Amino acid sequence: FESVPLQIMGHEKSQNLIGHGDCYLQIHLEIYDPCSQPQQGKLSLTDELHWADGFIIVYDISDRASFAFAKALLYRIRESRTGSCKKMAESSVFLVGNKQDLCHMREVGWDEGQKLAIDNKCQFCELSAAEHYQEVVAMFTKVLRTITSNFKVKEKRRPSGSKSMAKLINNVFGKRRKSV
Ligand SMILES: Nc1nc2c(ncn2[C@@H]2O[C@H](COP(=O)(O)OP(=O)(O)OP(=O)(O)O)[C@@H](O)[C@H]2O)c(=O)[nH]1
Repeated sequence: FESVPLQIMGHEKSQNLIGHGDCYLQIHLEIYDPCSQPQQGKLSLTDELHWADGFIIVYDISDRASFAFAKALLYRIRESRTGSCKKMAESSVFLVGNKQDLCHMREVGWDEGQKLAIDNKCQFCELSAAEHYQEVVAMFTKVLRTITSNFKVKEKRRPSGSKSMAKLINNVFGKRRKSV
């Protein structure tokens, strides 16, 4: 297994396998939920913006105030992306409209959620955590796949990275060892 450390919002640590066929990736997942931390300013996200590889912003489709808060969080993330925080430009952001089972009490339209996601260059879905936990699993799987593929793209883009440096050292010292 290849091991990749991952950090996402939340406050739980676990190890997961992601992949298909014979190809699986072992992931160290840290989920950190800043909204459940009473001591923090809910909108600051100052530390998280520097270390998180991904953000899942969840609102309640039957509660417009939660959508407004999600919007404020997305703006906060977006302004960090355009600012000096280089890490943010590489992180993945997902907007999730929860409580789809309460669509008879809907206050936020699906198209509003999708538009907000498009405007902020993030992915979007609606689901019901209460009635269809599989949708939550599918969403997390998608988040992890996006983040791990971001890592792979970064690796490919880095010609003088650790892998190519190891190859270089091997080429130089490997040949010498043969001739000794
Ligand atoms: N109908 C419905 N209720 C849900 C769903 N998901 C969560 N809830 C309910 O919404 C309430 C809040 O859920 P939490 O998991 O505490 O959500 P939270 O975002 O952590 O809330 P905070 O504690 O305010 O941060 C609970 O009563 C849940 O049972 C859903 O998909 N449908």
